[in-house]
Amino acid sequence: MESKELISYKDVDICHDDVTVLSSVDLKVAPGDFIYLLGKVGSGKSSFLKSLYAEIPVESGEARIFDYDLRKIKRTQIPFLRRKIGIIFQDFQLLPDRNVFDNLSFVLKATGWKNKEAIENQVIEVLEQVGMERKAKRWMHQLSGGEQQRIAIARALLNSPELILADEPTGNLDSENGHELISLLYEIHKAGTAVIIATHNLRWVEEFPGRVFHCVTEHLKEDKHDSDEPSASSEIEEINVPAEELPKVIADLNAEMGEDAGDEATTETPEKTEE
Ligand SMILES: Nc1ncnc2c1ncn2[C@@H]1O[C@H](COP(=O)(O)OP(=O)(O)OP(=O)(O)O)[C@@H](O)[C@H]1O
Repeated sequence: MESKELISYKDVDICHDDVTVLSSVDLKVAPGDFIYLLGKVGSGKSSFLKSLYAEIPVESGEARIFDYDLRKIKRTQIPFLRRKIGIIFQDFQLLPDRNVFDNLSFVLKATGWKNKEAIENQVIEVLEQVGMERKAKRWMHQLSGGEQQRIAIARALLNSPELILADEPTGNLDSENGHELISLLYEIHKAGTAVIIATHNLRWVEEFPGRVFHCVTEHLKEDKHDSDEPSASSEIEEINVPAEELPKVIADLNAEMGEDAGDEATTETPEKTEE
């Protein structure tokens, strides 16, 4: 790829058969980016992620990921593309008839690893990365939801991907485990791997800041707020005021803003002018 971007989409339509889910998608993702992909149920988050790993064909615009042109990619190239991407699903998708170690070694063997010692070392390394090295012999049903999701992250890390796609990864977790999971993904991003998280909410964006995209009305729009600042939309998502209390809340907010403005003003307010 000529540019430094991992992903470059220009004017891409994402469709299921004849139905357009997202239109005119423009986006560039750089190495190590940390991205939230927000949107309501059915707004196209999963479809966008699927287009990235060639589960959904791209038939318009320009769509590149790594060295691949998604409009021209051949079926035989798709497994090689997917090896460069770690994918994490909401429902973990671990194999229940194998223990943790075998779940991971199975993936390595399926992606061309042959040396037994190298496989063992790689499995241990990714388990250490997610703090699960002591659970290698456990079966899936002996792990909590949070632990299973950590194994799913370990699995995503096996082939040292440059990009991790996490589709609603906290959907089956309680708040504490969800927080730990986002924290882990944030650490992975800080170590240089780009991470895209599709989710319904922005609960973690203040603590783990990143670029924010919204899937709305068939478009993917970036929130242009400084990623280090909490965005207006994050505040909106967290405010949950019953309709009947809205007038009072708005009046209180106006009063607060009036006070702030008064603090900063010099001669604007009547009181100050009178002084
Ligand atoms: N295989 C498919 N064939 C046809 N339409 C599909 C298919 N998969 C999804 N869709 C439709 O595409 C639209 C976007 O779905 P998508 O799963 O991408 O949304 P989402 O934002 O990920 O939703 P959720 O938050 O529920 O996962 C929906 O209207 C959905 O019904």
